[in-house]
Amino acid sequence: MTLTKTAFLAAADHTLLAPGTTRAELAAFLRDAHGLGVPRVCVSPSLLPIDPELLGELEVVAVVGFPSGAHAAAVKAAEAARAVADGAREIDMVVNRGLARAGDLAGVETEIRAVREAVPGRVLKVILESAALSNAEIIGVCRAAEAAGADFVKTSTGFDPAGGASLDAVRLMASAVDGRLGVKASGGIRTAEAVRAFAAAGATRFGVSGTAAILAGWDDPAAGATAEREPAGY
Ligand SMILES: O=C[C@H](O)COP(=O)(O)O
Repeated sequence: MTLTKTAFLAAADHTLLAPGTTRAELAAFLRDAHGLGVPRVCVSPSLLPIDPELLGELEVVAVVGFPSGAHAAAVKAAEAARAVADGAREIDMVVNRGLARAGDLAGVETEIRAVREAVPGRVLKVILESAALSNAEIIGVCRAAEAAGADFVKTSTGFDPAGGASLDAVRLMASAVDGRLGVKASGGIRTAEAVRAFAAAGATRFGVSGTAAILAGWDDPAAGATAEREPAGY
């Protein structure tokens, strides 16, 4: 079934994660979010709490261990707990991919569980940075995320030189979790056509900073055409 514009909006995490973001830029981003009609915004935890007047009905997704994922598990857990205390409804944590690459899936599961236990009842997504992992590593992290009680697996931070989301990675992740967890595609998704392709590949949530262009191009591909952007790097 083709994804409708309404279904895309409901599944969109409208994202602002540039490291140098100011509170004034956050306020402008939130005004845009209200205009676009998205239900959620994904931001850095240091920008929380957000003025309720600016936030309105928007729900907050906060990233944790972002973007490298190389933080100690206890630090990620504390960061997640603090973000929730500051108003986050959902947590997108970056997994420690050194553990994944070493084949230490018990270690991966342990760190995800530490964050899971720090934010009971909140939606928890695990960012794999799939472009930097092998297929076997992607499947292993998906299994660890499920065993640790996560709600979603997510492809990418959007800031890694290895690249963002790919259709192959989403297909693999969707197959690994087989509907038991959601799959969030993020990083480099710039057009309505790309969103529809990722949905067909199995994505159930979309992390996008180019939401306005995607919506503009939903019915008119020429209006939403934008230049490809390279990952920002860090
Ligand atoms: O988590 C979401 C990503 O950072 C969004 O990436 P993007 O800016 O390439 O859309």
